[in-house]
Amino acid sequence: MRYTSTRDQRVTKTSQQAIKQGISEEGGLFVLPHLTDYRIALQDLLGADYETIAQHVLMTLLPDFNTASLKKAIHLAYRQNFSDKRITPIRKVGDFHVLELFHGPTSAFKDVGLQLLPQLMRLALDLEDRIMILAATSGDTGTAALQGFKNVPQTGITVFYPDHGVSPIQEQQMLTTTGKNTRVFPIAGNFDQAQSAVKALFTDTGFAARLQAEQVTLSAANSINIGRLIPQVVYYFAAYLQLVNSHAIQLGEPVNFTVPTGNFGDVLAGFYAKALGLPIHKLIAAANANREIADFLDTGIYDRNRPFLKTVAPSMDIQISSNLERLLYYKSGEDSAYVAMLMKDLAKTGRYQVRSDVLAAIQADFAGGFATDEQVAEAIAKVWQQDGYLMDPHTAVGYSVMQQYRATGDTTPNVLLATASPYKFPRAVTKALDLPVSGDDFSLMKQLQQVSGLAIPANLARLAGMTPQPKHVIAPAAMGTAILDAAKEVFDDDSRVRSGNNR
Ligand SMILES: N[C@@H](CCOP(=O)(O)O)C(=O)O
Repeated sequence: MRYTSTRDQRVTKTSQQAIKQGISEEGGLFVLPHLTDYRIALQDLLGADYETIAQHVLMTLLPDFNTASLKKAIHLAYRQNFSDKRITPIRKVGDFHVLELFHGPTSAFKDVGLQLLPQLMRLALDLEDRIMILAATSGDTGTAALQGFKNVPQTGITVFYPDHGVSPIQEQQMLTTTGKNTRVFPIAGNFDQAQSAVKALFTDTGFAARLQAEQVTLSAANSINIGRLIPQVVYYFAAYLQLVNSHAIQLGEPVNFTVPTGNFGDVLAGFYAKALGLPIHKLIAAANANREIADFLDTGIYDRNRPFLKTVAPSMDIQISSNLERLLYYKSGEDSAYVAMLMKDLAKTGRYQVRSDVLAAIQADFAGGFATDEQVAEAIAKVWQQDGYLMDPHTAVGYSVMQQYRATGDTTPNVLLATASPYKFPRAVTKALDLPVSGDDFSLMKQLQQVSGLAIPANLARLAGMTPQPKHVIAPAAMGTAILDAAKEVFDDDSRVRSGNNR
């Protein structure tokens, strides 16, 4: 049971090697072939807590990890860093269910993966390893990655985000993260430029040699790293089991999951859950006005030759959805040569079109749609007025698309993934509720609290009094140099990193 690359089936890696390396040598993503050969027995997990469910999923998908070490890693990740003991609680809202993924230390779903990835990374590292973890972020991954990897021995973490492309709260989160091994750079560009530059550096042998001179190698904190993605598979099982345990559904009854989508990682984790036997009828991928994914799911044509739009859901302002590549691998019958050809087309022309059999196989599992900023605002206001539930703009994209999909007549029970706390985007939420929009984001947070009665998460409330580190905006072309400098600084005195105490 070995991982291979989406672009070269000759590649074989253990899951530990795949996690440590982040991305395959030739630029492909690591995938586990024959996914449907592995099954999770749901009836064995009825009444199980989150950590137990996580153990079953991780032991299945990461088989070369020692079972006791995995159990400990899961415990360290989830024992005390989430404000709800269910980690990802499910709530009934109106006639659907919301899976709340924002109870971690940075109030976004990325925490679920990024509290566990550092633990897995530590297990995968050899004593002499020094790893610089890279993250490109449109807001949420960066903060969660900084929080997860700060002061983790043998690692540094460097984050790149689009200047003026994240919410002020997200920026404040990143620029106030402490940790001797953390570095944050705004770039004069968008998320796709940051992610493309990061991916290019992974396959740049000259750059690797320069890092090697510092005895440092690279890995990734984005969902391109399979070790970030697999922890997210767990919450699909946890959600389903909560529904069964509360008698909202019968064991075996199918459900739909609607997932706000940017880099396609979160919804792909749902596909993994389905492959492992979770009764999912449809995965509904919800895009904002950057609707490449929605159009692709409709037509089989992926085309990023269109303007990049800044929306009220900035974490999903993404035109190149990296994890789609993994889906293409599975849905093409694990044809890595075919995937490599499509990715070449994408790099060269910004476009590709899949075969009709591949599109049909994708459409059997996925539906798609998109929501404009106006639809997002309407959704926030409607669900607040109707159901008393306050959604962040990304979750509201999901709600809007879920409703469009339900209008087609599918009556399968629906779970909407709530990806972030509304307090990370107080301005957009305030405007949507038609409340006065004056003052900074922290005063808007307080106003929202007074109106909604919803507690502000402690990690966000305390940001108000914190002084951010100065911003040094760099060009995307300067990212390599920034990483090299960061590696030199972070690892110049190994004792600083090795003696770090993350927990
Ligand atoms: N939406 C992300 C961007 C990257 O996605 P990831 O799941 O691959 O980390 C963000 O908010 O940073």
